Amino acid sequence: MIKVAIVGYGNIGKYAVDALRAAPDMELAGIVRRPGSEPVHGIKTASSMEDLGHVDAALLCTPTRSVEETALPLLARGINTVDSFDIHGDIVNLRRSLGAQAIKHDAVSIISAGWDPGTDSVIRTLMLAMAPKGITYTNFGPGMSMGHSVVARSKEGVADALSLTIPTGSGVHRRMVYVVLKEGAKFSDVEFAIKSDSYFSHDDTRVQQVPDIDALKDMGHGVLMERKGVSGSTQNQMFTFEMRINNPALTAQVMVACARASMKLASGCYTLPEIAPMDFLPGDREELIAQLV
Ligand SMILES: NC(=O)C1=CN([C@@H]2O[C@H](COP(=O)(O)OP(=O)(O)OC[C@H]3O[C@@H](n4cnc5c(N)ncnc54)[C@H](OP(=O)(O)O)[C@@H]3O)[C@@H](O)[C@H]2O)C=CC1
Ligand SMILES: N[C@@H](CCCC(=O)C(=O)O)C(=O)O
Repeated sequence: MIKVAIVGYGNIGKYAVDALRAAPDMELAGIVRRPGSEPVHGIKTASSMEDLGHVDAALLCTPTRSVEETALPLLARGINTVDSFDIHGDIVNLRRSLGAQAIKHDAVSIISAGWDPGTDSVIRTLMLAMAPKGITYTNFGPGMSMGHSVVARSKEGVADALSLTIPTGSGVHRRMVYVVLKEGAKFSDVEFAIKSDSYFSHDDTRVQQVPDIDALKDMGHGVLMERKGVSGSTQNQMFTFEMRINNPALTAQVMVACARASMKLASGCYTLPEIAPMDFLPGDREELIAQLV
């Protein structure tokens, strides 16, 4: 059994417990939470990984902006890490940093392991191989972006926040951000802080003050990916991939599959399109080939 720890018990962390319990080849070693957090009922909870005993792999279910600082010390202890880092423009730098650390300590790091980046990245890669010339559009939503909601919640004066992604066509999105303010906070300051953050500054972002987030919250999301391109010299090849999903449940499931893959890879840091898809699955390789190929 692969011993897996969860770091961070937020939305993704909670669904990771469920996905790990359903995995036939994995055991939940425990949960690492920030000091002062409540223990999770029925699960070993610690404020440091050292207190969980032997751990093969850790799922970093923490905010994207804390992934690097969380992963580096774990890799230094030879623990494989899996994260769902979603700042697309910074993935190459993160891969370099965690890759060097992983190789130094004979460990494996799988980064950006969610659905986007993550499984969508694999589909974009395949679509490109199938039609090397052309354009792929990735249209998200409508749905709740966990990454954007985390960033909105991190702003001073915000008690709670929800960021919805609204597709407006051809891979362009509007961000509808609903915020509950802390007492004394000024809406215009919060609005400015959100709109000027790099998660939001490139999109049409509208911030709205509301009394309660729970009344609006639906963690459903989805994607429609379309490519129209050229195979060889043949035009008009059209591919579509669509899914409607529960965002944290899918993200956690992909991270669990990556923890499994991490046990089969040579030391280093990988993004999803660099990994053979069968490494994500439990079971005998030849049986999988007979069933799936
Ligand atoms: N690639 C992809 O497809 C996807 C990626 N994501 C990424 O997953 C990340 C986590 O999302 P989600 O689970 O909704 O986030 P949450 O805020 O619900 O959970 C994050 C948890 O991390 C811990 N934590 C550690 N440091 C901090 C900190 N400075 N501030 C707040 N929490 C902290 C907390 O757990 P505790 O209290 O136990 O310490 C917290 O509950 C997002 O930042 C997003 O970028 C999400 C969906 C899809
Ligand atoms: N990284 C996203 C998942 C992909 C959808 C997305 O990027 C968005 O809604 O902006 C998230 O954090 O929920």
